[in-house]
Formats: sequence, C-alpha cells, structure tokens
Amino acid sequence: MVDTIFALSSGAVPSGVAVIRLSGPHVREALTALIGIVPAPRQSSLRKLKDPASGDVIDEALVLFFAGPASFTGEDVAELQCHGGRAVVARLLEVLSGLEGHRPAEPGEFTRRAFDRGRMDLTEVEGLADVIAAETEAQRKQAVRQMGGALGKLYEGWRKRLIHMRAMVEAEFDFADEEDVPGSVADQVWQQAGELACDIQDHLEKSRSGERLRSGLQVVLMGPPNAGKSSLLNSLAGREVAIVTEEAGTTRDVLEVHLDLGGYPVTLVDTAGLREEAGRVEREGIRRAQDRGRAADLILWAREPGGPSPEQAGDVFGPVMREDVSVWTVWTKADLETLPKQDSSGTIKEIRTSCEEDGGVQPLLEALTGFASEMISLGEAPLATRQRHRHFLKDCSDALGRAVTLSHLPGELRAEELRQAADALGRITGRIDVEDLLDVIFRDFCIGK
Ligand SMILES: Nc1nc2c(ncn2[C@@H]2O[C@H](COP(=O)(O)OP(=O)(O)OP(=O)(O)O)[C@@H](O)[C@H]2O)c(=O)[nH]1
Ligand SMILES: [K+]
Ligand SMILES: [Mg+2]
Repeated sequence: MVDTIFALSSGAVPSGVAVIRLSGPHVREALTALIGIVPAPRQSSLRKLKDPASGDVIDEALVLFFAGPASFTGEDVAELQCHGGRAVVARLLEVLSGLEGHRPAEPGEFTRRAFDRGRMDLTEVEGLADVIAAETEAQRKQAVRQMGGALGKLYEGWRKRLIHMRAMVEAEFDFADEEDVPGSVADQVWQQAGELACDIQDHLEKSRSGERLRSGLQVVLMGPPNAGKSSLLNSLAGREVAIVTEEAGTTRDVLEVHLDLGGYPVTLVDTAGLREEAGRVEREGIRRAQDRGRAADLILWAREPGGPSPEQAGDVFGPVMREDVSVWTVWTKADLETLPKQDSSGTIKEIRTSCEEDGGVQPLLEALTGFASEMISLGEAPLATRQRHRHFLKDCSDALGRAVTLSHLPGELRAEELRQAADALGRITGRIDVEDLLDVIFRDFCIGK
C-alpha cells in the first residue's frame, strides 16, 4: 500500500495559522486518531487535536476532509488548520510520523500524486509551480492561465487533430483498392496539416515572450569603472543594494535586483567596471560581467560625461555585443556637466540620468518599462513558458513540416511523421513517456505542495 504523506503546506512558522496537509490511504485513520471521527467531506469543523497516545490536547484546529478521488491529489486528503506556533506544528508533525503508514512528504509529492492520478497534466503542474513563484502581476496572470489548463488544452487540441489526420491517411491505405473512396481525402489532410504547421510555427515564434515573462528580462548595467553603474542600480531599486565609492573598481561580484516594472519582471544586474588593466580579483569580476552581458536581453551602457562609448571601450566590451541585443547609452551624472548633444539619428537610444537629482532616473525607468512591455506581449492566447515546451514544439513542427513537404514519399512514411508530431505534443502535456522528465519538473516544488 502507498504511504500516506503529510507536510506543513503553509509558510514558515511562527504564523497566525499553519496548514498541515495529509494525503493517502490512511487519512481516515489519522483523523480518527487525532479527533475521534472522520468529518463530513468538504465541511470545515472546529476540533480539538489530541495526541492519540496520551490524550493530551495539542491544539484546536479547523479540520477539512476531502474524500478521494474528488481531491487535489485524487486520494483522501485532510487539512489541519492549526495555530502556527513552532511547538504546535512540531508536535503535530511528530504525532503524524508515529502513525502507521505515515511519512513526511518529499518536495512536490502532493502535486506528483495529482499528476500520477490524472488530476493535472504537466503544463498545469508547471503553471502551479509558476503561480507559487510569481512575483509580478503579469507573471501571475500567465501562471494562473497555464495552471487552469489553457496551454495544455491548446496542445491536446493540436494533438487530437494530428491523430485524426493520421487516421484519415491510414484509412485511405486500407481502402486504396476500393473504387468508391474519393482519392482526395489525403490531399485534404495534407492541406490541414500545412495549416496546423503554420499555427504551431506562429506559436513557437511567440514562445520567447512567455519564457521571458516567466524568468524576467535580464537588463545588465555595464561600462567603465566609476561610470556610476552601482549608483544607478541603487536609484532604480530605490534602496542601497550595491556599495558605491569614488574608488574605481569598487564592484567586483555580479549583483542583481528584481524589479516589477508595470507588472513585468526585470532582473537588473550590476557588474564590475570594464577596463584592460586590472588586478586578479577585478579581472575575475570583469569576466563575470562579460558573461552576464552575453546573456542579456538589454545592456545599459553607463557613460559619464567624457567617458567612452561602447565602440570606444575596445576589447573588454566588443566580444559581449550581439546582433540581437540592444545596447542603450545611459548618460550618468548629468547634474555635474551639460551633456554632449545627443545622437538624434535614432539608431542608438540615449537617456540622461542623475542619481543626485530628484526624479533623475525617472526617464530611464519609463523607458525600461516600455521596453519590457514590448518584449513581453501578453495577448489572449496562451504562450509556451519553458525551454522544454519550445524543444518539443520544435520536434513537432519539424516532423509536421516533413509530413507536409515531402510529398514524393510513400504515404506510410508521411503518416509516421504525423505520429511523431503528435507524440512530441504529448510529451509536453505528459500524456506519453516523460518518466525521465518528471523528477526534474517536480524537484522545483517546495515541500507541502
Ligand atoms: N554627482 C554625481 N555623482 C555620481 C552620480 N552617480 C555616481 N556618482 C559618483 O560616482 C562615483 C562612482 O559611482 P559608482 O556608482 O560606484 O560607479 P560604478 O560604475 O559602480 O563604479 P565601479 O563599481 O567601481 O565600476 C561615486 O563617487 C558616486 O557617488 C551622479 O548621478 N551624480
Ligand atoms: K566606484
Ligand atoms: Mg560599481
């Protein structure tokens, strides 16, 4: 028989209320041991929780019982909403450990059981993890949508269409000798397959948006030592995160803050000033700065009056630049000197800032917010949110592309490509062989979920 698992599902104690959750075949026994009865399902009742060994009252709690399979995990589930005192929670967990067939849950194990019993597909599981991790409004929206099944439904719909197409093609093989089957069924199928290929390609192209929203945009501050990068980070974050001194080479490690810009998540990264001659520690800092720059969605080049442009920075910055990443020039210390006339060609974005003036970084904040909303366009259609989705979507799109374009191949081979395309989608939702992926996906969860 499977174990009954239990865990503290609410946050750190002490807290006003703590929720201890149980799931498994012995939940009814546990309730009988603790409160003397199994309460009616889905109705909360106030009960005294007693240690079954001594009869000692541990706490008073609201007790909820969900009879399987109509529960989160599909098993019998109970929730004990007790007071969130350390001793209360510790004692309850200890008592539960002592009960026959009970053990503490592993991270993500409740959700794993829900998945194993078909209560959720993998995209819903991932959506749930994202709801728990969401830090901004746009992230929350996307996660709730995915948890509600929008993405899984989209993929399942496509998969069903592919299965249907394949059935049509194969039916035609079976009836190929018979006169009364119209020869154009397969032609229609290949046309539908072509349309679906376009839909999937379109979805794939937008997938970066969903991934960016999930993980946050990476905006990296770079520039020569003393350009004012750390001061900018502090001003944008509204708190003293980084050390600022007049000494060139103050920042060595990479520092980051999470900003919520109009609901969009932005990770702002401060880095060591770039220069050719540097000591050992600083050189390592510069290497790390270059690594972060290479992974950036946007680089803010900090330039004080008289300082070098990105192009003038030479070998320390040159290798960091990529075709597809924007670099903005952020003029710093604008309170000190009148800035040179700005480049009006429109090819490079230039923004004036000062950390010594009220509202001196406001234009930069606004520009960043605009950039984030452009990079992450959250429309009505659900977006792929993980590299994993993109990987299998690409497999699907490739197989479908072959099925559609290789019209000189025998129908059997083209039908096989349709099967592979459908299977790739099934791997995203977890409908087919994803055993190797499950540990990775559930590992991200906290205990109690
Ligand atoms: N007047 C004025 N001084 C500034 C401004 N921003 C930064 N400074 C000063 O410039 C100096 C360097 O600032 P930092 O923020 O440490 O510069 P950094 O680019 O992080 O320097 P490193 O970490 O050493 O590469 C400090 O003395 C700051 O007080 C500004 O907007 N106006
Ligand atoms: K400095
Ligand atoms: Mg610094």
